[in-house]
Amino acid sequence: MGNSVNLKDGFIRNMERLLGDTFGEFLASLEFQPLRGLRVNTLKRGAEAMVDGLDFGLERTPVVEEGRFYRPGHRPAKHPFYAAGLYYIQEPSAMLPAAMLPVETGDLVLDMCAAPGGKSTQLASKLGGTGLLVCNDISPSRCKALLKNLEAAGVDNMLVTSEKPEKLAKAFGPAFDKILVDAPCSGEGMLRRDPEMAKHWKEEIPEEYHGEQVRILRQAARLLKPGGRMVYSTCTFSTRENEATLAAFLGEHPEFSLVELEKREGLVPGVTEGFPREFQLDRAVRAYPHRFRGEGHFVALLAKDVLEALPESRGPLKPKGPRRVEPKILEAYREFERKSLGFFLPQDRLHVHQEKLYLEPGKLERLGDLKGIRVLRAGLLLGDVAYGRFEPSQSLASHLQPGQGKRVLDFDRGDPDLVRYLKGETLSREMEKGYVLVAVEGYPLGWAKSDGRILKNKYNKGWRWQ
Ligand SMILES: C[S@@+](CC[C@H](N)C(=O)[O-])C[C@H]1O[C@@H](n2cnc3c(N)ncnc32)[C@H](O)[C@@H]1O
Repeated sequence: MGNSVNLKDGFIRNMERLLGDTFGEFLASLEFQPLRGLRVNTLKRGAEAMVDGLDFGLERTPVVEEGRFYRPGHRPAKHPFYAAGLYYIQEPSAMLPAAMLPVETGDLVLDMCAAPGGKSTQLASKLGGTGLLVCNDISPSRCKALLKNLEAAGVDNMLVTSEKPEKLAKAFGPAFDKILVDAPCSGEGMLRRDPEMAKHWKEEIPEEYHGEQVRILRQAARLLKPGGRMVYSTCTFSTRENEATLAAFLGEHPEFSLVELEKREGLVPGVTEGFPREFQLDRAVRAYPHRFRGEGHFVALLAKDVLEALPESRGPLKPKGPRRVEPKILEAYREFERKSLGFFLPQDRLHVHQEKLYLEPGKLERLGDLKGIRVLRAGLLLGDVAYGRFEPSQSLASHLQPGQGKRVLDFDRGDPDLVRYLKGETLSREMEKGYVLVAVEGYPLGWAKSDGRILKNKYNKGWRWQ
């Protein structure tokens, strides 16, 4: 189906220079519909089989194991499995950066420009509940969507911040094993998804982003451990925002070098012409819509030498002792655990902040002092604890695996009452009094509160279906 995009002359000239003989194929590819994708959330036990059973015309994506194409005409965001966090909707080339960062179990990982969280949720899947994932974005408003997506995916080992990279570097020092810098960019790779973009394209925009990208990378370099790995990615084609940004960074940081990325499934090497050969920019990959089955991305993997000058000192890390939770609050929470959950959380990781009870993520102490950092979430929000009562949170429900709730109202995907629940309506059911976990085919969605006959809807107001 046609998808006409009116391109500006400057953009056409740049792309002709970049693509040479294949420019015609690139132009022709813009006439096709954008490719649609979703990524299975492997944090949810058994999600892959559930998702593969859906009738969205699913097909595996190249490079990323848990990625799937879905056919046009389907609306995966309107399926209850999406509400249960079984998958995230993500265009296939956007799955490349996190897939190419070699995250290992137990790593401390920073996603520097994280909102709205597509790549953060993918990194969380790779960590599988181990280590610590710090998700940062400079924009507090975009962080709302980031937090929602992390919560819906059931992530617990996270710290969500909204800070300038300089501040993170000053506070944390070289603490991270892996960093993703999915930089702000001119977004030329999103032309098919957002043809309006073509209208707003301007020659000078890549130059503005270039400066910001180099500034972000400089701070990311200070945050990476010697021997660590960092991905730099954009969703744009401009060499100014990709290879030139890396060249400027590498010129200032001899302790960094590019790691070869496999040119699979139509990915092509980064551009070397016009840049110093020793930077080996062809080790990076470019995804073009006429070569790779996705929209457009650039990805480079950087390694930081082990033998670099001593990192700047920020004093010894002080181990934090367990923080005491008031006995009344702890008792209210333990009572809830006994009645509604099938497990108990360790007391030394529970803490209260502003009348909310949290499960603190492991390894948080490795970051040192969070004073002065704008923290939006540290760990898993378990619930509200005002007036000595405990009221479970949406994020706790989303974090639970099938079988972890004690009092469960489990719907089949086609049950009309399931849609009523997701719309926030009250349901009639004779059930034991107290909190009930509402689920779809075993996968938790949210809470309801039973008075014996009526279930008051506790599904997050901001997540309800219209
Ligand atoms: C390409 S988007 C990130 C998309 C995200 N990684 C994902 O996969 O959903 C770039 C993000 O960078 C953020 N940003 C811009 N300048 C920044 C800076 N100096 N430090 C941190 N984040 C920044 C923007 O608010 C924006 O959300």
